[in-house]
Amino acid sequence: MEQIDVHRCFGGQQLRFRHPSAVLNCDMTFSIYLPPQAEQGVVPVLYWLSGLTCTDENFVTKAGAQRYAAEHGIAIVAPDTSPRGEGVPDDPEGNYDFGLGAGFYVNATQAPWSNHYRMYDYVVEELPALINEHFPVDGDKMAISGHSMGGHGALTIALKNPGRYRSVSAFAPICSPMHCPWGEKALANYLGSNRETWSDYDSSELMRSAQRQLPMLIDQGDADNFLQEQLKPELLQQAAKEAGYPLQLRMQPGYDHSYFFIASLIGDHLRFHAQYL
Ligand SMILES: N[C@@H](CCC(=O)N[C@@H](CSC=O)C(=O)NCC(=O)O)C(=O)O
Repeated sequence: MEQIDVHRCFGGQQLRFRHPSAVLNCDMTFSIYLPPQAEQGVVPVLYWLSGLTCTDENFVTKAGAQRYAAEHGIAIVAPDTSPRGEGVPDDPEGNYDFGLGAGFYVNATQAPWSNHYRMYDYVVEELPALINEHFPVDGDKMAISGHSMGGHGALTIALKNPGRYRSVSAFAPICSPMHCPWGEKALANYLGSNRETWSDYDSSELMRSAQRQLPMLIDQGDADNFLQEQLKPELLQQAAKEAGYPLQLRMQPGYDHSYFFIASLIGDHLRFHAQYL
């Protein structure tokens, strides 16, 4: 593992690393914020999953989360959003909603994607093992959050691994990828045309069969251009109602899909997770 960047930030450190990933079959970068408390001992850790077109750096440079992470003594790990590098296939037409920057946090089963696109295993297994080995974090105190495609990733990963995370939150998540154009394109390519296999990565479907419940907070702007066609929080809300799942979904007036929205409310999300970590 190679350190490629470091900055002092709110008394802690904002760091960036490159490492070989056996799961993704390529080199990957990730960012980690260590709060000042990490100099005295281990701290809890929040995993942040970003959306379409992002690398690990969008959240680090735009969300302003470090101030709150330092306040609550929480480390934040931000992975990239897809495998990268020569030999990693991309959308044949170069569209932003599939391929590079659009791994959708699934394990692809279809050629040519399955050689590299295994972001689910990377985020759930390989990256936490690396983080727990090399940084002063408590691997038993983990939470997960994300935005848009990353919100979908955070919700599905938490719902599939409820014992692993103490809490989950999301900003403007894709709530049912089986029922929106971004998700249908990604799942059909990564998983194949059998829609039954897609439900394993659909938070609205997973919620209906959840055996354990986690604290879950979602913020959604009502001026978000993607709200009706791609995000569909009403589908998750309906599933939560049917399953009796304690979902806290807040519609935020006037907010769009951007990192200005995330920066405005990230303090609330860090405070939410700190209660359970
Ligand atoms: N470029 C696209 C829109 C892409 C976009 O909005 N990406 C979002 C995530 S969308 C869902 O996963 C994002 O986080 N962008 C990075 C940023 O720094 O804002 C278009 O033209 O519509």
